Amino acid sequence: MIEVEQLTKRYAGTVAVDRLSFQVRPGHVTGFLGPNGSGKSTTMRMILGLDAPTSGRALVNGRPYPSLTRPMHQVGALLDAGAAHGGRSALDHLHCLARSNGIGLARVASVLEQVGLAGVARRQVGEFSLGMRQRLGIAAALLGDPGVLLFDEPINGLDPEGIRWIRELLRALAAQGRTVLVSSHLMSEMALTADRLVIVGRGRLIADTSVAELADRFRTGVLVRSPRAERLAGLLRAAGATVVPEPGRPAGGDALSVTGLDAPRIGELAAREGVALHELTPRSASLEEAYLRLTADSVQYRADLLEHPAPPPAATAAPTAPSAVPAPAPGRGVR
Ligand SMILES: Nc1ncnc2c1ncn2[C@@H]1O[C@H](COP(=O)(O)OP(=O)(O)OP(=O)(O)O)[C@@H](O)[C@H]1O
Repeated sequence: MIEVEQLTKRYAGTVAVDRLSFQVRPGHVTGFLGPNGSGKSTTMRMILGLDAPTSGRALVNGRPYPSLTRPMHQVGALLDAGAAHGGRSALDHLHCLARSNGIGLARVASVLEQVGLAGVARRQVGEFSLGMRQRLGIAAALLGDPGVLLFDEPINGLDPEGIRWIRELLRALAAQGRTVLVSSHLMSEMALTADRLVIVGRGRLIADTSVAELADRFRTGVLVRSPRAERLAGLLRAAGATVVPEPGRPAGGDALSVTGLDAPRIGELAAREGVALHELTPRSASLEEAYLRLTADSVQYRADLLEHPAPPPAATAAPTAPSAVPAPAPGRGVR
């Protein structure tokens, strides 16, 4: 488990991470999402004890990284695929890491096999493609068989086959009960890989949510088609719904866009009144669109999505957020 509590990192003139709090639990792939420069790498470096926080703390399995015993057995990380020495073979690189951490050399063969590099283990790392270096970095992270794993942008530079491989590996590691935190600036990738999301903007927490909850929050209504659309519209309005002709379809046609009632309730009302339905489709903004809206202005969209709201900002901080997420525009981004 990873616990980040009020974590803050200031550089001269920049607040890279700003009172960030979240937890990453075992058994899930947690996507760590945010635009470029939003503080993801800095947070990961602080979790791994590579940077000291200005204030707050980051704990791995209940302890700060520097006080972990046999840290490589507790947490593994891929931060920079270029970290391995180019003049060494993959085998030498991993042997070196294994020896200095009291790990048996049989484990090296096992992780090389696991990441698909067994056949090129004696080649110099300098000859490796970016994708092969990423795999080597992952092998190093797995070497101590740790329960907590951090990957910083692991799909960078990978071809589609490599991306699919990483996706499946991350899911398999989580299914084994490990804690997996993976950073990305691509929601499209995280939607396929992660089941939980921690979204940051300008160093601050914007959302700590599941993928399903995020999709739910950006639900934009229900498309209903009926040969008796006018009658149905009257029924739904009487029940409190807002009903407009489906944008892009002729007024007076069979398609309605309904907000304020969910699909089961619309179906029940129609059935009770004997109105036939030809279509009943709940719609949500795409996750990509939800993410872009959230990160477009992190302060504006902040409050309503927090499961664990941050304390009130200090007097010098940015203005407080409004309490509601604006309703997504109707008719946009059908999934
Ligand atoms: N050593 C440093 N000295 C000064 N500023 C830094 C340092 N490291 C990071 N920053 C700044 O802190 C902010 C957060 O950077 P960070 O690399 O953590 O973001 P990120 O979300 O990982 O971005 P990316 O997706 O581009 O990797 C940026 O404004 C960056 O310029």
